[in-house]
Amino acid sequence: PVTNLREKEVPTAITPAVSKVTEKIPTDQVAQFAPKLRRVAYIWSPQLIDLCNLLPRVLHRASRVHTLIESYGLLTYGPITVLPPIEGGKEHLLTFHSQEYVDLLEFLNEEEDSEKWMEKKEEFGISCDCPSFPRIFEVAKMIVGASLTGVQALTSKEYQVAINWTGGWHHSRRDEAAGFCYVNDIVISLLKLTESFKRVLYIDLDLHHGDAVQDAFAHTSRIMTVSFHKYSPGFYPGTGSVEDVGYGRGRYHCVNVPLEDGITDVVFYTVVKRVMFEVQKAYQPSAVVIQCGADCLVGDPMNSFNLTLKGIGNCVDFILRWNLPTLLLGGGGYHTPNTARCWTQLTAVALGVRLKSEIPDHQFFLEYGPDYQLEITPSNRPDLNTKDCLRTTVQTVFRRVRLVFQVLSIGNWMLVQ
Ligand SMILES: O=C(/C=C/c1ccccc1NC(=O)c1ccccc1Oc1ccccc1)NO
Ligand SMILES: [Zn+2]
Repeated sequence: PVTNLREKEVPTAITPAVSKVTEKIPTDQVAQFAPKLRRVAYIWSPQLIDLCNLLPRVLHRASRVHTLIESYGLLTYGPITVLPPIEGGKEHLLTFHSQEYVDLLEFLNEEEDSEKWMEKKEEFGISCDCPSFPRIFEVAKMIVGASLTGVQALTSKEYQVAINWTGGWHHSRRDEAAGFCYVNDIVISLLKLTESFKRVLYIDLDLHHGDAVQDAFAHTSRIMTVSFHKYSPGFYPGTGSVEDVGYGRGRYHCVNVPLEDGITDVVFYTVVKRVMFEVQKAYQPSAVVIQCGADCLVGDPMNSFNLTLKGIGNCVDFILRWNLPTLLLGGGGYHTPNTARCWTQLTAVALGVRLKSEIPDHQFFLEYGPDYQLEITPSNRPDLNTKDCLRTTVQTVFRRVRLVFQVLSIGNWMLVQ
């Protein structure tokens, strides 16, 4: 039994009300009442956690995230299945990354020095932002293997949601590490998904623009990328203006929603819901990938957005209610306890259950002080997003997204002719 649910809040997916209803009406009608029970695949193994704990910019974050999720009893709750990651190999990395870059990561794994590779490191982005570290290549393969295991879970049709909180590295380029991202598990997963799904939608909720994922698919309409992020002079990576719409066949299949500091749960959710409603109507995706970077939360050292678990949770819940095969990935998140809180909450959202506020006792309990609560409180910093600015941005996005619908319908029309 899930030990840490609020007593009265039985999981919404199987509330007693539904069981009462089924007693009274003939079985063939029950389907319309029973809310869709979502089967969720949670990708995990001890090795995955041990390796991802080594990532220099998020040291030991992987174990905090997993242990908190486990402490709430979510991994023994009905419709979730824990799947160990397949062994990622060079061939998986090479579906996106260059041979030379992959060879460099393999060389760096053993941390031997050699003149040849030393000056190349800089050229491939292995520098202060993305320092080299022991077992870097094993970590890269494992992260990609985990995200691909999530993809496999969805294409098997046995699961509606797949979760890999060690993935979501959206800045990594074909032949360059960037913004703490060493391999782009997202691009590799999206490529795999397009083998089974006609139109795949990528949504990036991280504080930073999902630049490398957008650029990888800027020329195709097979994948539509939508990114909500802070966009202001000098803020990394500096791309993602609303004018950034993609090229050629991919034109209008890149959507960027630039935002300012201080955005709150209600404003963020309103913008995401309205934009994603239009995108879903126009593009009609058959599968979705969501990067859930937690550096958009209040309390993150980035100190930019003013979001709590409620804001990002409502956004993910809105998209999951489309009942499309959906892959949830991690990403940024430099306040480790808050990142663990966030992805625990999102795991519960995927399962349709509510969690009690008290952090359960567990190995890292003391790191959740001084309140030891699941929820985080917003700050009273000003929201620099003015109503006019947001309205203009959203209207501009609407106009472009509706063009996607026209492209799609012309495409269908030509198919019919
Ligand atoms: O989160 C990201 C990228 C972050 C980033 C990219 C390029 C340069 C700096 C970046 N991050 C930071 O400055 C940053 C800001 C707040 C807290 C930790 C941050 O990183 C770290 C993390 C650990 C150690 C040093 C720096 N993308 O989603
Ligand atoms: Zn980020």
